[in-house]
Formats: sequence, structure tokens, C-alpha cells
Amino acid sequence: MTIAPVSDRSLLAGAGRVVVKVGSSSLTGADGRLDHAALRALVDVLAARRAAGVRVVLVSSGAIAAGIGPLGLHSRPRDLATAQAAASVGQGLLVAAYTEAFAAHGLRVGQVLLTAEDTIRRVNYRNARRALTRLIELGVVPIVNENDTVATDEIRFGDNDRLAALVSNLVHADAMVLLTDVDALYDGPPARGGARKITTVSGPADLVGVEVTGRGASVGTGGMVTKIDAVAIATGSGIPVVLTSAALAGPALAGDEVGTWFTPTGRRRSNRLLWLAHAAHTNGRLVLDDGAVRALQGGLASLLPAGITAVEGDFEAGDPVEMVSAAGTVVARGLVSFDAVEVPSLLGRSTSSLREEFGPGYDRVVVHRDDLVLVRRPRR
Ligand SMILES: Nc1ncnc2c1ncn2[C@@H]1O[C@H](COP(=O)(O)OP(=O)(O)O)[C@@H](O)[C@H]1O
Ligand SMILES: N[C@@H](CCC(=O)OP(=O)(O)O)C(=O)O
Repeated sequence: MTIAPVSDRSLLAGAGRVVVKVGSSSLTGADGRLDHAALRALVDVLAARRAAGVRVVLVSSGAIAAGIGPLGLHSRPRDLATAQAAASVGQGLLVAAYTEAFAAHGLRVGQVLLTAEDTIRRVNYRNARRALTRLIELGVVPIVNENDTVATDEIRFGDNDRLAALVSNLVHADAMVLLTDVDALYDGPPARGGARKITTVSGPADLVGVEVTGRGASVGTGGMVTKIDAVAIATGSGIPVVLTSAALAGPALAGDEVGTWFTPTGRRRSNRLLWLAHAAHTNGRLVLDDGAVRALQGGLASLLPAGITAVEGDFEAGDPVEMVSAAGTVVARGLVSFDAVEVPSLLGRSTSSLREEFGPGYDRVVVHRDDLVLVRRPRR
């Protein structure tokens, strides 16, 4: 007797915990303002999944879009300060709309605002994880967004796609669903015409030749590029992803054959430093000698002062920095334990000579291995 192959997507139908991310483009009308009917339609679908026993965490964009109308703006603000002001006004309205729509189904929501830093600093990370876990246990639907008002240009997600991938990892989601304004990934920007739909992606090799652009809808940010980055983070840590349109959220969550299905490529792993591995911005660079590069790539070593040949940038202890080889290849990212001004006097020195000269406290590692993540360049 032959057993019919079980579609991977059946995983979704039986998932216990799912992170759903909805983009600004799916929540706004042609005028760029919040589309309440679209929001309610999404909530109806999510509430039905909750009723079926699935714990849903919603990562929702739309704060800036929701602030456009009330502030009398005509389009999405380009400068950071006005975008932050719009997010400040819009986030309250967005969550009020969700609170009302979920309440119609007898469900409570909880607002969770995160910054990129919350996903790398150990204390913040643990806090965020604890709070999200408790909300889920209490039967609340967490509604997550980036804390736009305090996020700085230097360290921010900017789009919610990667944030959703990190949240998926944080809450140990069984699957992540990315909802946008196209029904699937295509082999080129669909607006151009002639592009073909891709139904399954089993690994990076399936993306070779696929053209994705960073320009999305006028209210969205990051286009398909940040979604593919988010997919790499999630699938690389064992979480399958479905990418489809908000209109197909119901079938997607039920495990039907809609959108693009991305199969996991890696295993679940320690996740605190995931964002650091994929961060666009670091505050400085440490140049390493060959021995230090080999030691870090071995996977067990911390970075000692003796392996550093040069320091670049202006950082403080606790900031994210890149570690590069003599040829300039990024080997790792990590949280540094000295200020930039302190490092030059440590260069090339053994920890015992540092202790003798500067006293205890200066014999510590420059980047501890618990605060360090190796960088493997994505193949595009
Ligand atoms: N290869 C591709 N396949 C599908 N969509 C693509 C592709 N390349 C670019 N896009 C664009 O990405 C857009 C979605 O990104 P974005 O506007 O940032 O959405 P969201 O607000 O949902 O995050 C789509 O509207 C589409 O035009
Ligand atoms: N935090 C921002 C999200 C930025 C954004 O537009 O993201 P997305 O639509 O998901 O590409 C907001 O709520 O407006």
C-alpha cells in the first residue's frame, strides 16, 4: 500500500502557535489611510483560527499609515521625526481598532512594542520573551509592532518582516504567515507583467534567478527584499513560512495550497542573537588576525584582545560591532565589552599582560562567545 505524501502545509492546519504578519499595504485604502473593513476581515479570520485552538501572535504594521489622516498629512512622511509622530498618533488608533474588532469575537488583545535592541540585549530579550509567553498563556492575542517613536535611524528594523521572523523565533512558533498585497512570490516584480508564481521554495537554490525589488506599495517599506530576508531568518531556524495576500489569510492558515510555501532549511537554535546576525547596522569594526578568525569560526572561542589588529568606529561597551578578517570579510557580529577608545591600548596584548599593567577587569574578553554570532553570507 502506498501512502499519499502529506503536504507540508498540513503543518499549518495542525499548528499550535502561529505568528501572522500583516503589512501596511494590506491595511490601508487607496488614500493611504487605515482601511477598517480590511482590518476587521483579517480579525475575523484570526478569531476563527483562535476558536479552532491555534494561538495567534499578530505582528501588525500600519501605525504610520493610521497617523496620516488624523495629522492632515497627504502621504507617508519621509523624514524620521514626522514618521515617528505619525506612528505615535497612529499606533493608538490601530490598537483601538484591533481591540474593538477582536472584542466582537470575545477576544482580548495586548500591545507589544519592540525595538531591534530588545532582541539582542540579554535582559530586554528575556523580558520580551517572558511577557509574550505570558500573554499567549492567558489567551490574549499579542499585537506586536516596532516601537517607532523611540527607534533610532541607526538601530531599527524599519520594516516588520524581520521583526516578525524574530518574534516567531522568540515565541517558538510552528509557522509564520506573511500577509501582503500580492498573492505569492513571483519570479520577478508582478507589476511588470509576465512574472510567474512560485508555489514552493525548498531552500536558497530555488531563489536563484528570482528577482525581488525593495520598492513595494507606496505605504509599505522594504518590498519583497525584506520578506525574503525574514524568510531566511525563520526557515533557517526551523520555522516554515507562507507568503500570500491578506485576502487569502483564511485558506493560508488552514493549510490550503495558496501563496508560496518556504520549507525550513535549518534547525531551531538559540535565538537571542538572530537579529544581530541579520542587522543592517553595527557601530564599529574590529579587524582580526588569521588565528582569531579561525578561533571564532571554530565556534567555541570568545574574542581576546591578542587577536585584534585594528579598531574602527565609535562604539560603547555593549554596542553591536562587526568582526572582520584582514581582507575585510565579515566573520561575526557581537556585543563588545569595551568602549572604542579603550581598545587600541589592548591590541595584540595577552590577557595576563593586560591584567599586570591595568589591573583585574582589563583581562576580560573583548567579545564573549555568548554575545557573538558567526555571519554566513546569504547566497542570492
Ligand atoms: N518577486 C516578487 N514577487 C512578488 N512581489 C514582489 C516581487 N518583487 C517585488 N515585489 C513587490 O513587493 C510588494 C510587497 O511589499 P510591501 O509593499 O513592502 O508590502 P507590505 O506593506 O505588505 O510589507 C508587492 O506589492 C510587490 O509589488
Ligand atoms: N512600524 C511601521 C511599519 C513599517 C512598515 O510599513 O512595514 P511594512 O508595511 O510591513 O513593510 C508602522 O507600523 O507603520
